[in-house]
Amino acid sequence: MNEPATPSVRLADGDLPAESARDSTGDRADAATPALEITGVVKRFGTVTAVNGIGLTMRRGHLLALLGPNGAGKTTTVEVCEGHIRPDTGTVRVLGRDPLAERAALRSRIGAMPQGGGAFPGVRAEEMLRLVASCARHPLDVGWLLDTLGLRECRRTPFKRLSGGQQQRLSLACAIVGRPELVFLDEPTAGMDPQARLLVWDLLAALRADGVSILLTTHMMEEAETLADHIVIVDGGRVIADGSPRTLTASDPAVGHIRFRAKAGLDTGLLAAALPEDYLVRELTPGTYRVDGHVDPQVVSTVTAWCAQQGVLAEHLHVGGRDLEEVFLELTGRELRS
Ligand SMILES: Nc1ncnc2c1ncn2[C@@H]1O[C@H](COP(=O)(O)OP(=O)(O)OP(=O)(O)O)[C@@H](O)[C@H]1O
Repeated sequence: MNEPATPSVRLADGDLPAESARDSTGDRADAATPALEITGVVKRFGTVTAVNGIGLTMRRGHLLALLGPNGAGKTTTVEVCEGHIRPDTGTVRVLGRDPLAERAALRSRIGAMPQGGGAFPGVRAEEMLRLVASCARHPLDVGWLLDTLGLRECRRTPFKRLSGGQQQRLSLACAIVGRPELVFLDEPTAGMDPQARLLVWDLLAALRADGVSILLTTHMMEEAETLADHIVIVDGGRVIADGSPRTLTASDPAVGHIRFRAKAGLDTGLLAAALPEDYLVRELTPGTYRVDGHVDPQVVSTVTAWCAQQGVLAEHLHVGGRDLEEVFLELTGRELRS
């Protein structure tokens, strides 16, 4: 189903979250306390070890993207942080507090958007958002949120009749309406069309700019690369990489690449022969070519000159190092996970 056209996001003055840096006692939150600190967390379900010693620290005001293949333990980790699941071992501190023992103190300070959303099927969109807003001391303006997330036209629609993307946006609205300091978003843009996804990206960037800490899980590498200050990749319940997008994708020049478009079916063997040894030339999809190896001006010139000899123009030529998707596949392998 097509998503409705959505307005661009701008946090109006005073809409967000001068209150967000206050804890439930009215004190200013200690900015030096990490938003999230977990150490050695293990969680088993029967014979399945979903989380196997995960540790990570998330700074205040950062957006941390938790990545990993299906079944890697992301949702379990998020649910442990939200205080929904008691870990078998390990410590968890959310805004400096224990999410299980101090759940009440944290309730007004965190927001959560569970995977796949969730609501009473018959509740109308606006009704649900107003209900959640009524639990907050200083909620955001509900009308503003409905407009910002493109939900005004469907505000009277029962939850079960909303499209998947509308349900996701409503869940996001519910997660942030209470002006939380820290938000957990489990695959917030899964199933959204490109317009809705961009709108949510804008909103997340605006929240982050306002100092809200955000932990999101995603399978979209572009989403993580675009939004995150900090990326943690997990697999088999363990952290296998941790760093900024820049450090994770940093590579030495020997593993650079050139990508370009030209007519389909060029003889990649001939291009490889025109280059020094150790260059890999592939046609990734018809008309999209990639040369892997050390990239310098001479190699770029050889590639474009070779294309010219074939009577074709190398279009959309891109020179780069590894992107996050390549790093992810290198670390987690290419086999399908169950
Ligand atoms: N309540 C549960 N009972 C039994 N096994 C569970 C339970 N919750 C999670 N698991 C198992 O724990 C493992 C990790 O699941 P989890 O949902 O945390 O992974 P994920 O990284 O979020 O996966 P996806 O990307 O597919 O959402 C999986 O093998 C899953 O089947």
